[in-house]
This record gives sequence, C-alpha cells and structure tokens, in this order.
Amino acid sequence: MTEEEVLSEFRSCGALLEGHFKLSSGRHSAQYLQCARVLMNGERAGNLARAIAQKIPREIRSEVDVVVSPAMGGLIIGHEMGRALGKDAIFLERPDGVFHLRRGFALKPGAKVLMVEDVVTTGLSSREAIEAVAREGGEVIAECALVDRSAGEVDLGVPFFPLMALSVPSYAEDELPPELAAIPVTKPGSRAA
Ligand SMILES: O=P(O)(O)OC[C@H]1O[C@H](OP(=O)(O)OP(=O)(O)O)[C@H](O)[C@@H]1O
Ligand SMILES: O=C(O)c1cc(=O)[nH]c(=O)[nH]1
Ligand SMILES: [Mg+2]
Repeated sequence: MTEEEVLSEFRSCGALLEGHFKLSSGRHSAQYLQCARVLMNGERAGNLARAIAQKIPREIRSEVDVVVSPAMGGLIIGHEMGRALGKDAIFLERPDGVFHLRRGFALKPGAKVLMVEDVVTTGLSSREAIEAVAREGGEVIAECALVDRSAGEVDLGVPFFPLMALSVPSYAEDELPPELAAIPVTKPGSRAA
C-alpha cells in the first residue's frame, strides 16, 4: 500500500479531523488522525495490518514471539497484527496512569515483543509502553504503527516501521498560533489530563 492509498483510506472514512486538538503529549494541533474510524471496519483493519507487516523486515518479523499494544488506540491494530503474524496479541493499560499488563496477560521471560501503535507523535507513549514491557520481563525488538506524525523524526530506541509518515504540526500550549487559540479545544484520546 502506498502512503497516498493509506491517506485516502483515512479521508474516505472521515478520519482526518480539522479543529483544535489537545494531543496525548499535551501538545496542540489543528489536525487529528482518528484511527478508530479507519479501524472500525474489520476487513480494512486487517488489510492495514497486513500492509504494516510487509514493512517489517523478514528477519525481525520471524523473531517476534508476541505482539503488545498500548490501549486504547493500539488495541485493534495490535489484534489485527497478531492475526497477520500468527501470534498472540496482548495489551497494556494505564488505569492508574502507568502502563502494565492486566487481565491475566503475562510475558514469558525474555519474550521478543513487537510493539504496535496506532499513531506516534512525540513517541512519549511508545517509550512508556516499551519500558512497561521491560518491567514485565519482555524485550521490544521493534515497533510499528499506522501513522508516524513526526515524519521520521521520532527516536523510539528500537527500529520503527510506520505504514505512513506525515509531518503534522503541533504546538506547545504557550506557543499556540492565534487562529488555533481561537477554536475551542477537544481532547480525543484517553490519557488522563
Ligand atoms: O507519540 P505520543 O505523543 O505519545 O502520541 C501518540 C499516542 O497518543 C494516542 O494515545 P492517547 O494517549 O491519546 O490515548 P488512547 O490510545 O487511549 O486514545 C495514540 O494512540 C498514541 O498512543
Ligand atoms: O498525538 C496524539 O495524541 C494523536 C494524534 C493523532 O493524530 N491521532 C491520535 O489518535 N493521537
Ligand atoms: Mg494511544
């Protein structure tokens, strides 16, 4: 799948939002990629996961023991990636603010993990999830995502394979352009404010 084809999937299901958004990192943006809308169709979610899998070099893919994704955004694409690779897919949650495994999920000591995200902006959530996997006894060998909003700038400390890399501007709270500051802000994600 080309990046233009992926973008047109987002456009066709109303997943490219315009407005004023507070992102997970606390930064603000006039654009938001609502991946849940793209992933609400199972066939499309499966196709996207298989396209991401194709981006991961075979030697890394063959090492993966288990897929781990950070809830909420990573859940559906992580599950589909597990199906694409023929591996189990489990997820991290942060009801108390820190990612950990719940629901009886556990990693075998030294398990090689593919981390799967929906969107990476600053990489903060990914780094927190990678640290959580280490605390749980596993090792993240690579990460993949539907979208890299940093256009390749982000450093996760592991090889990173996004399906689409875009440069989408975001701003610190005290550096908002006046036209953005004039629009009421919404916070679509679930990280506690
Ligand atoms: O690279 P970052 O700057 O960390 O931003 C990307 C993260 O933000 C979103 O999650 P969010 O925390 O909004 O919660 P959600 O997944 O529960 O929607 C998205 O799903 C990524 O996890
Ligand atoms: O950085 C984020 O929180 C973020 C940006 C985006 O475009 N989409 C999303 O789900 N999260
Ligand atoms: Mg998330």
